[in-house]
Order: sequence, then C-alpha cells, then structure tokens
Amino acid sequence: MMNLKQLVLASHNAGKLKELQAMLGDSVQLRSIGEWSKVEPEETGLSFVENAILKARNASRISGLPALADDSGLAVDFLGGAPGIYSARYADGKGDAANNAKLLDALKDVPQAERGAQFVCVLALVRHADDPLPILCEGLWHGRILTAASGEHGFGYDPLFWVPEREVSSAELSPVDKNQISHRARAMDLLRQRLGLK
Ligand SMILES: O=P(O)(O)OP(=O)(O)OP(=O)(O)OC[C@H]1O[C@@H](n2cnc3c(O)ncnc32)[C@H](O)[C@@H]1O
Ligand SMILES: [Mg+2]
Repeated sequence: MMNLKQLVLASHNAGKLKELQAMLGDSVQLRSIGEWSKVEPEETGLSFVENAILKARNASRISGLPALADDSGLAVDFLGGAPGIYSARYADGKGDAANNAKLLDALKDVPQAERGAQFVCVLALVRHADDPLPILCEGLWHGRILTAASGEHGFGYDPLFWVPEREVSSAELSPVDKNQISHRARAMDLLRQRLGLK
C-alpha cells in the first residue's frame, strides 16, 4: 500500500486540519498543502465527491505525495439543500460571520420544525495525482439551525447548528466531543477502516 506516515491535506481551512489530525492521532502526520502553495483550486464540481477528488488531485500534483481532501458543507432542508457545496462561498467569500448572518436571514420566521439540516463531509484520498480509484468516504450529521449563534468552539456554521443528541450547539461541544460525533468524524471512521488503521 502507500506510505501513510505523511499525508498532504488538500485544504486551506485550519479548522479542518485541526479536527482531522486529532482524529488520526500520531500514526499519520497531516501536512497542509499551504506549505507548498497558497493558491486554492477552483471548486468547479457539482457535488461534494467531485470537489473532494479535484482538491486531492491538485494537492498530490503539487506536493508529489498522497493527498487527502475534505469537501464538506451544510445542507438545509428548508433551502432545498443549500448552501451545500457552496457553503464556504454562501456570502460571496465574505467569511464565516457573513455566511452565518445570511443563513439566519434566509430562515427568518421559519418555525423550528422546518429548520432541519445536515452537515455533510466527503473525504477523498488519492495515492497520486492521476489515481484512477480514489478512496471515498462520506459522513452525515443531522441537526437543526438555531435562531441565533451560540458557542465559541469549532468553525464555520458550528454556532448555528443544534445537536439534538447533546442538546447544545456544535460550537458549544468541546473539540473532543465534536470529533466523536460529527460528519467529519463519521467519514474519518470509515476511512480508517478502509486503510486498516483500526
Ligand atoms: O476547500 P478547503 O480548502 O478544504 O476549505 P473550505 O473552508 O473552502 O472548505 P469547503 O470548500 O469544503 O467548504 C466547507 C464549508 O462548509 C462549512 N463546514 C464544513 N464543515 C464544517 C464544520 O465541521 N463545522 C462548521 N462548518 C463547517 C464551512 O463553512 C466550510 O467553509
Ligand atoms: Mg473550499
């Protein structure tokens, strides 16, 4: 198999790097693609899977190492699954706070029963840039969109995501707790099984 001591993470998102490295533990060192390039590839795919593969290939091409990508987002029922693959760009690249404000506004006056949402995470691992058989793993996390932000942990939409099984927002979970139950944790669990790491 491939040498998994070092894996390039095809992401410029520090929150993802932290979470994924914590889940992997010491067995695999994740190195951010930011060490090689600050340029983010355009995410032109129409699905999480396509974008994850595109980012992984790009990082592997640049670094010459096997690469792992995470394409993720928030799919809101009332919005027909939006912002979905456009979650990072929902407020036109103005960042997390603007994304959250736009989402709250889009759900203004929407009753609790219709505020269901899921976080989605697709992990793609390529052994090399032209790998014809990327390893793909997916994880979902069901919850609800709050009417106001709450909590300081995590990143992105975490302050707006109510976690029914814990009765707190995702940003109120400790990092250790989030990493046990999140969409990313579920996808990583499958990946570790696929790689024989557990
Ligand atoms: O593409 P890379 O460089 O990995 O970084 P990114 O932030 O652009 O990542 P995505 O394209 O996958 O977009 C995912 C967005 O979905 C949101 N998101 C994903 N996982 C999340 C999580 O665990 N908690 C909160 N928000 C999350 C957050 O807004 C992210 O910016
Ligand atoms: Mg992105």
